[in-house]
Amino acid sequence: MVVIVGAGPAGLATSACLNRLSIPNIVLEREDCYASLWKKRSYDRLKLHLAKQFCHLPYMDFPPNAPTYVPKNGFIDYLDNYVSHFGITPRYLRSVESVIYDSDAEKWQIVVKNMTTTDNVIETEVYTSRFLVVASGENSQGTIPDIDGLDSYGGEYIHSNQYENGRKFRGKDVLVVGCGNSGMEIAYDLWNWGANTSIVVRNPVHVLTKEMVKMAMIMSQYLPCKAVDIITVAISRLKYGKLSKYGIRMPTKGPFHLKETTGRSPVIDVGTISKIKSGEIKVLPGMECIKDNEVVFTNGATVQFDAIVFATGYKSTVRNWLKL
Ligand SMILES: NC(=O)C1=CN([C@@H]2O[C@H](COP(=O)(O)OP(=O)(O)OC[C@H]3O[C@@H](n4cnc5c(N)ncnc54)[C@H](OP(=O)(O)O)[C@@H]3O)[C@@H](O)[C@H]2O)C=CC1
Ligand SMILES: O=C(O)C(=O)Cc1c[nH]c2ccccc12
Repeated sequence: MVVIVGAGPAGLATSACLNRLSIPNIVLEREDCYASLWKKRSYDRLKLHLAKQFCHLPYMDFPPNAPTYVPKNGFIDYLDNYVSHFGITPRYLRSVESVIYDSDAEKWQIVVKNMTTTDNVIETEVYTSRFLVVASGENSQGTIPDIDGLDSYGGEYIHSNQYENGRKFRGKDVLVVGCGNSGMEIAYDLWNWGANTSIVVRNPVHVLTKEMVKMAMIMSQYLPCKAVDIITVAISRLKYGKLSKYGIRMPTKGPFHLKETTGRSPVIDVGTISKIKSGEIKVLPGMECIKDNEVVFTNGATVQFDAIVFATGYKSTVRNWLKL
């Protein structure tokens, strides 16, 4: 028996591979559906940033008529087909509370809160298995930084995983905090919906296009990472020029080296950079604190915002329950 924690793409892929080999497995999922980040906590305009040939799960390609960069709903449809084709049956509303390894029995002991019960009685289940697969992801829980004054901020603030689109922000002054892929795309979306948009960029970041990444991934099959980085950075520089004059500094290490060593992805520009260059989206440095509804930045500027979107990333929850 294999217990897989998490029914995101990685957990589903693991279950599919085991099912093909007739190896019994149980997928435990905290939410009431698989791929919950995709289904419930991602913005409307989300598309895969990598070309479809780099994103399919084992043993099933995307359909030939799927676009190169599959949109969110196309990806969810693909997962729906995947789950039914491989007969994957996750157990939903199962929150893994603790996992210990019983070295005498040579088995994992998995304590789970079963939240499917309707009469408000939460049941505890214990699973034992020889093998455990942690597939609960890096993006399990959205994080909002502890900013002085945020408690008393009178505007609305959300994490990026609650952002769907900018409809209700039209005409509002909105600050996006964080310039990863979520923040950069949400800033662009807000601008498209007519919000007066600013974005906090506090550290250096690489900006590439999806075509540059596709080319780099093909080059990686033939060239070392260092060479791919030099070429990719040169092409990015040719396209975008010196972005530091707009408040976006470039890291000293290359984008694929950073991906490999830190897991951080470069930002894939979906149109945000041209809006930053034209001044339609404003770049601000780190936040110092919030005072009387105004955000104070590290350069001393104070600006009032109607709403703040914290695109400040996620943390894995595995250390809360996996007791090694
Ligand atoms: N289409 C796609 O394929 C997409 C993929 N993704 C991926 O999903 C994952 C999660 O992405 P995302 O949600 O963007 O999270 P990330 O962790 O990638 O980015 C978080 C950003 O927030 C910044 N940040 C954190 N705390 C603060 C703070 N206190 N003040 C200012 N800035 C702060 C970080 O900058 P700093 O370096 O300063 O800490 C970083 O730029 C990534 O792997 C991303 O690439 C996301 C969106 C779309
Ligand atoms: O999921 C992400 O982090 C992406 O934005 C896509 C991505 C995955 N691996 C990469 C390597 C280089 C550039 C983008 C990505």
